[in-house]
Amino acid sequence: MIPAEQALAQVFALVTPLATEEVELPRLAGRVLRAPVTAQRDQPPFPASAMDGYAVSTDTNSYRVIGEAAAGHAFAGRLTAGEAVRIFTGAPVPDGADRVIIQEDVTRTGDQITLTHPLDAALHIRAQGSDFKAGDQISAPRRLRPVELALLAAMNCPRATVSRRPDVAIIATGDELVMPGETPRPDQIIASNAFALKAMAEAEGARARILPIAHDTEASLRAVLELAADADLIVTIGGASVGDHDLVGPVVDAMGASRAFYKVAMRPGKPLMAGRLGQALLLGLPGNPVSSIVCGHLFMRPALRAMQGLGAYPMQTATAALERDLPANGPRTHYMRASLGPGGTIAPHPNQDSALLGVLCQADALLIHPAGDGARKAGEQMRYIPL
Ligand SMILES: Nc1nc2c(c(=O)[nH]1)N[C@H]1C(S)=C(S)[C@@H](COP(=O)(O)OP(=O)(O)OC[C@H]3O[C@@H](n4cnc5c(N)ncnc54)[C@H](O)[C@@H]3O)O[C@H]1N2
Ligand code: MOO
Repeated sequence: MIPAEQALAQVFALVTPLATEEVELPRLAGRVLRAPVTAQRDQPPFPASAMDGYAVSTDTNSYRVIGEAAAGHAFAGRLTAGEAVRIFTGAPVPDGADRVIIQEDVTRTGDQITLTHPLDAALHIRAQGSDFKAGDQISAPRRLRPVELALLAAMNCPRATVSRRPDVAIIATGDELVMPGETPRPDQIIASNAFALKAMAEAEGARARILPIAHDTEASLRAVLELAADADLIVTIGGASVGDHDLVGPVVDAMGASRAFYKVAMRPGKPLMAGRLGQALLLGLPGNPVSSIVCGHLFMRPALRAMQGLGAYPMQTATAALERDLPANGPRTHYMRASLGPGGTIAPHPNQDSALLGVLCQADALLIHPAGDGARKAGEQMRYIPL
């Protein structure tokens, strides 16, 4: 058994960032930017009015209105003292104007306006380039959130260089499994883990497919693994332990896999294995539902991020105060299904059986109890991974 941190470092060592591609703006959501993007213009490209009102040149009490400036329709002339231009939010502030008076602060009669309130401290003018200037950059790498798409658009950048999306092939193994909607025999269960892992991979920006369930024969497993030959990441589920029907290790070995490790000092997830199979990274996850999903969080998600060029980082942790005492831990780091409470507390669920999807469903955190750590008292700060 190797420590979980070492296992993750070995997974990262197996990852090479994927190639990049140019993608059009409407399809960039969630993609990982790999090359900086440079603004093509200032924003705003001119001093812009922040309010509806009147642009004026000097501070006096009344002005003559000589024209109008609306968004998309600049006023062509220049203001002199005692003149005002009717202006609307987003319009270019005319030359010669140095403030905008909001319309609520004046009365208008014909082409005359008169101040009815003291002038605001604010000038209500957005300086040219106050959001960004031509040449400013969006740095890479970074995940493109909705707001970055708006920024790219505002910078007049209609496409960007992003990582290719990782192709993930997910293989459930075991004669006991049937797909949801099928009719199981009394000694069978429904394959569930692959659906969580597919959703997790997709949330990390991957394209994921669930392959046919591999039966507990070497031939069946090999045939399904061959269907995954073009994937960037192959995730197998189950068949990882030491039982007579746990075939993943022997079959991938026979197919020429280079296995980096097998067995990690973590709970759940001890029988995790990782290596390379052909061009793909291979993650062999344990079959217990909670074990496979926890391994998905701890290993698959960081590996997918690293593949997309985001660097080699474990999942982020936070700290919270234990709600009740925790007994000493054994030799494996325990990732405990836990619930966060109001006021920054955390409570591990009383039943940590790695078969219980229902418990994981109730949890919003994995409380990390390090390998060999002693008993902890209520109130002590512990690290956790938010789910
Ligand atoms: N003698 C030992 N037995 C076991 C050990 C050990 O060290 N010595 N380790 C245990 C641990 S820890 C785990 S975790 C499990 C993992 O074993 P496998 O990866 O071989 O998983 P399976 O035996 O195939 O399945 C375990 C469990 O999960 C169910 N399963 C499998 N795949 C799915 C799926 N896609 N969807 C839903 N449920 C699934 C399967 O039916 C079993 O109930 O081994 C322990 N044993
Ligand atoms: O370590 Mo296994 O993954 O608990 O059930």
